[in-house]
Amino acid sequence: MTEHESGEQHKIEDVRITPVAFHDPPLLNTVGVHEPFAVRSIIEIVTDSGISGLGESYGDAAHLARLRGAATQLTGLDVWNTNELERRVGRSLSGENTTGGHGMSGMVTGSDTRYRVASPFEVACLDIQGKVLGRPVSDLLGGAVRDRVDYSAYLFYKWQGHPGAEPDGWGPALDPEQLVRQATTMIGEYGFSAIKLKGGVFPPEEEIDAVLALRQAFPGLPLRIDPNGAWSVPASIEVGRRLEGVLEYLEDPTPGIEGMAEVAREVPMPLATNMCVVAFDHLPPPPPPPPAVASDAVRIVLSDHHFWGGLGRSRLLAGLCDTFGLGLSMHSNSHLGISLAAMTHLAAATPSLGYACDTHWPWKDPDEDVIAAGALSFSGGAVAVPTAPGLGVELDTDALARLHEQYLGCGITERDDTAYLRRFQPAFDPTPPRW
Ligand SMILES: O=C([O-])C(=O)C[C@H](O)[C@@H](O)C(=O)[O-]
Ligand SMILES: [Mg+2]
Repeated sequence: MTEHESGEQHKIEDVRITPVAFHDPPLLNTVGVHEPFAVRSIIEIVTDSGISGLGESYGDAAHLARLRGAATQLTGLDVWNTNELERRVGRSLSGENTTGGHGMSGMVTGSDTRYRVASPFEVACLDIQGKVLGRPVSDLLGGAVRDRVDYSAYLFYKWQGHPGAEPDGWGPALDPEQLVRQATTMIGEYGFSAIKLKGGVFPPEEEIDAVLALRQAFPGLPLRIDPNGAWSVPASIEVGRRLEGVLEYLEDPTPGIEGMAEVAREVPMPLATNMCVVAFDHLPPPPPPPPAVASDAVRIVLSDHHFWGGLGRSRLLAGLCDTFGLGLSMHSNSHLGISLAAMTHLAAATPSLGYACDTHWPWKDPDEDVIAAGALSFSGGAVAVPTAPGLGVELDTDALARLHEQYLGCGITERDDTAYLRRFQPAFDPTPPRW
């Protein structure tokens, strides 16, 4: 029993959007290096019945402006009406420039702006629905089919610290030996049982050596490498052949569905993507655009509720992938605890999820978050699915205020890994394919 009457509406009375910044190590990728702070937005929806729900999204200025514009349209909306939510968000965007602001520093193109903007509001509405019913969000998504969600050890090449600052606790990772050390530390602490290496940083030959070193150090753990489209088709084919029997999947070796399809025909392992299939119209067979399914370009889609339109639409994606025989994994960016809770509920309630999910969680300072400590923790590389009503996490308003102050002071309003790297390597050119 809940204290709420059945049939009662819960209308949105207030929407608060707070940009926050948290420390991020100098993680290298093919477009540059992470800046000293990652920016996110924290969304709180409060209903006329006094219930609040949480969402988390990108913190880039263009996205923040769209979130704020959409928020003005949501007053009075019943939190159960997420179809109307999407419609109002779409209306708030009409005629607007919709490029940029997706928090991926130039790495994802073509995701649907409306769904990216609607996503954190939908998550907050689901959080409220769960609180009203006294049920966890995973129940609203059809029920948890697992009580723990596996995440992968997400390894990055990295500098020992940000230039001019003290080395961070992780140390440098610029060669296979140092990467194995990073993996040992991360797996020792979190217990992960799958490994992903962010590649596209050094020539493929060196990254193959790193993957082989990881295979030797962790013989039983599934491995992946993701150069974010940094390799040409021939370079991708060469890597795929060299890593036969070593990778569980090869993620975005080369840009575009057509290039991926060419690679897929020549390499033994399945290809996965969070770059060339990032919107619903990238899935179906009829052209245009180039058909992901018909061309067999990818066999695994990394879903991400932040850009696929929330938890409901991510479940729709899971159903479509199942229908088309595509595997399903999960993508992440630098994120805080609200996102981890939403990812965990979604993963728990997605029967066809076949892989350990990505998470940037270990790279975050454990003392920096906007949720009250203790709701989420890793053991054996997995997060137990919260069973409290809603997302199962509470906002720590002092922590929110601290991270907001940090946002105001840090000077970063757009993620720009390329500009940051160019401060130290002025000739750096991320244009793909780099190899
Ligand atoms: O799988 C991916 O493509 C990512 O995780 C994208 C991220 O932006 C990652 O490259 C990063 O954080 O540098
Ligand atoms: Mg990826």
